[in-house]
Amino acid sequence: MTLSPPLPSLELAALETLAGPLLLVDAWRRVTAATPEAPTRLGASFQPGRPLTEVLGISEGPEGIEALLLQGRALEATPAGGGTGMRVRAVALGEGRQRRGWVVLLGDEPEGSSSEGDAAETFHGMWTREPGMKHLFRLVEKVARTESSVLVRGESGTGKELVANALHAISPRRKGPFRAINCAALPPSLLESELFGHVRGAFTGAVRDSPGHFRLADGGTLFLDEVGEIPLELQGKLLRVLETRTVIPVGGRASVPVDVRIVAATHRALRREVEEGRFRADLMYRLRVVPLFLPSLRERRGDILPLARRFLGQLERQGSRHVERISPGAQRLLQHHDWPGNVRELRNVMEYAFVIGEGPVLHEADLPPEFSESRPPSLATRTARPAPLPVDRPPAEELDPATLRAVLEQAGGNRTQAARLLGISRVTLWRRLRALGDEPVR
Ligand SMILES: Nc1ncnc2c1ncn2[C@@H]1O[C@H](COP(=O)(O)OP(=O)(O)OP(=O)(O)O)[C@@H](O)[C@H]1O
Repeated sequence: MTLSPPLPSLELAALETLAGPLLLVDAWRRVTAATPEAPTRLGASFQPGRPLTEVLGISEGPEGIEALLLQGRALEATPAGGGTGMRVRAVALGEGRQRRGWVVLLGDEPEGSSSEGDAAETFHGMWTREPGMKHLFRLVEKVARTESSVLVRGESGTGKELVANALHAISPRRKGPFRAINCAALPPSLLESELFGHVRGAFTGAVRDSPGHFRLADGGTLFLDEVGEIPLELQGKLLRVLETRTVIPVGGRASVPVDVRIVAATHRALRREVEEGRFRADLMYRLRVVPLFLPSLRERRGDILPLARRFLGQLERQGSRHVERISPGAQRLLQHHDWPGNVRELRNVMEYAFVIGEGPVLHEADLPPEFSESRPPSLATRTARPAPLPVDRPPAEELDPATLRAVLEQAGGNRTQAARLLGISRVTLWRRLRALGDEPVR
């Protein structure tokens, strides 16, 4: 390191103790000094006076250096020196004409990013680094162009509604309405009139005609969330509507034509519901022409910390606090939590920690109480522990063939990836496929 620091090296070292590795940058956006750890983090030493864009490997322009220095946005940098990716943030020294430069803080390496080297992708509000999720995005793009009914399966908070939104937003129907209805949230009688509408006087309180979601979604997309919760008696009516493309409002006689594309979602294995007599097989086939499977957050742990930082970034834009780092202890707790509420739970946890904590570091103690009850497993048990199965997931023998095939298709035929998405071993997947006759016996 051959920088000639404007600050004595003792002071730079003290700064690093307080804030982590950092760079001093002059008003011409050149790096003039660095703390002792910074060159190691950046993967190389460099001469003073190098442009910041070059040292951090960020672009010129509004999404790169201008976002970092002028808008105060945190960025993910991939340093030219070959260091691992890291989050960087800048603090200005002086304002306007008085600007003397910036202090650039080199944040933590987003965990899970360096080993796989996968670039992040944001797709209609969904962020990921995981290949399986990116493959799902490509499927969504393909399917969106068609009229096929799509059934999205995933636990609560995995992004099923975002997928439904994306399917609509990319489709030829995007200029039409998008309506969503949660079929689990309403009692059967109300659900029927919410879906198909009613005529005035159909029941007590029906003081005027109501069109219902099918008609309101005419020309667009109707998202039937938690479709597995529709009671049997209503399932027959829904099937009739899907097949005839007409609705008869409750209390009405005339059928009204509707032009709607259906996207349905469930956290249940519908095939099991069919086997147990709770769901009509004909309706299941009608709804799941294209099944899509959303993995839980614990099945894509590489996304946890980067997503946590993204949520912090969003909170910072609204709030007054700046969080530079998540402490190693808090990172461990986040990384090993089971996340039954998936991405929604992660976002809420980060909001809690952002509000409860103070200062530039997010500590273990800032996390909600349930985190202080859980202990992260030791490294030995952590590596030995299999990923837990989602709560509603059936054992491997019960996974229905269509789900297996859909997940395999989603993983682009990659069995290791498919097994990971299903939370089963590759060998179990292979055995299951062989039992179904999908796998040649070797
Ligand atoms: N990959 C992701 N990146 C960023 N945010 C996400 C991602 N997945 C989900 N979210 C966020 O998590 C929350 C829950 O998403 P969404 O409502 O789509 O989940 P869901 O599976 O439909 O949940 P539920 O079944 O409980 O209705 C939303 O705030 C959404 O923005």
